Amino acid sequence: MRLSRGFLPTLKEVPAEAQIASHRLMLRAGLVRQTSAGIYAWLPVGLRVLRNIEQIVREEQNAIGAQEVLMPTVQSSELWKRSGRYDAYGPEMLRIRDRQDRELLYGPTNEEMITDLFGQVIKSYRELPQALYHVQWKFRDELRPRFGVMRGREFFMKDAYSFDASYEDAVATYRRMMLAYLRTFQRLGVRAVPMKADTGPIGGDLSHEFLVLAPTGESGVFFDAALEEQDWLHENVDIADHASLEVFFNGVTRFYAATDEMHDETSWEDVPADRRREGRGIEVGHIFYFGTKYTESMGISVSGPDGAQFFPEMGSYGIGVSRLVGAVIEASHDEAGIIWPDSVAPYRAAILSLKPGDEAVDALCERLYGAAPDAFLYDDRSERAGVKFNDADLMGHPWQMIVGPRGAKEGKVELKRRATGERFELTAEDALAKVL
Ligand SMILES: Nc1ncnc2c1ncn2[C@@H]1O[C@H](COS(=O)(=O)NC(=O)[C@@H](N)CS)[C@@H](O)[C@H]1O
Repeated sequence: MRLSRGFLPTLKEVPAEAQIASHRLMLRAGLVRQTSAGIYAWLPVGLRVLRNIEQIVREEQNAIGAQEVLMPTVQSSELWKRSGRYDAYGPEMLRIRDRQDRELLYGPTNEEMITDLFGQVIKSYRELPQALYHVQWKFRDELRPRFGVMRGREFFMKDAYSFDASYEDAVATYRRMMLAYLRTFQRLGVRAVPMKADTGPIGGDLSHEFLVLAPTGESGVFFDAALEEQDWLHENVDIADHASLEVFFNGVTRFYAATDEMHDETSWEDVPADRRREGRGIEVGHIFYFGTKYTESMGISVSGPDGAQFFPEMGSYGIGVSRLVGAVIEASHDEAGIIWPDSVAPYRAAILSLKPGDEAVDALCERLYGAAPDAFLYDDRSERAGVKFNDADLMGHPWQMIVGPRGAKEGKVELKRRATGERFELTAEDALAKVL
């Protein structure tokens, strides 16, 4: 994108209510704009990051055999009355009346809807297991939305739902999802620590949440440093084999990790002192096993091998896709601005022309930009160099390709790595080879 024509309103100052780094930086870097309390418009550059995160989440769900669907945001209250959650869910539920005065709602989650859809399609244990997910906007009428997109009222979530023939199969699915989550967050360039969690309104008795370590996290966390050092992408697990999944799961859960609600001092004593980590975390994912809570309450059964009906065992698995945009920034920024991990960055590089109008500079910039226009943010504005450097550091592209009059005469580009500040003097070809 050419910055001179971009819809990219960077800001010098931000409103007072933006206290934490990610909220301030998302506004200053022109990624989002608030349209009402807890509800945001995603501007072009912010939307590119949201889509990059969504795609990595999607790939890791597909890799474990989950099938993507897309359920609507507006739901009938009838489904929630069948499960008994319509009243139990409380004031967070946005309730709507249509022109026929029918009771609808803007979905905060989709257990009821997916279970109803499953029941319409699957009739026999032979068709199990099923794992279905979608990435869809949710609404929860938070009393105090804050921290920007981190705790919004309308937010983007990947929510997956699984249906198994037995408890053992459901536990294997749960463990498969845990591996998919650990791989997802590692690919996003953040360290997310899995912790035993409380189950809350979703229900069930087996639950873990995944917390990205950041000083502004809402949860206090206590964990064994060993959990930060694993390479989940190269963890050798046969996801079709229950025994292999059990070894993986025990390999994760043998390390102590708990949020402050679940923290247990005596177990904490067992962690070697030099491996004890305390801090704050941002919950970016939460997985639940809750058995037949919804299949039973909604009367959704399938026929078993003996012909008798039984209620499938379920779990649900959420990732906060829009929250992750903020969480990644919280985990990866400095005083100059955002430092995007390569995997989620909106662009590979910013091309900074230090002298628009200079023939050699323009020619070299157009050559770089022309090589991969969708990969670059080309700062072709007639602004001073200092403004361009500051804006590039603020926006956090992994690379800056700096083109000045002297270098351009020799066909040279100065390359700067945002995360380390490392600089390289290269030809256009070598710079492109390094960046793309
Ligand atoms: N108000 C919110 N704003 C942004 N993200 C949120 C908000 N509430 C929850 N999330 C994200 O959504 C994830 C899943 O939400 S949840 O309530 O824990 N789980 C569910 O809703 C289950 N139905 C998962 S399928 C959370 O881990 C969090 O990352």
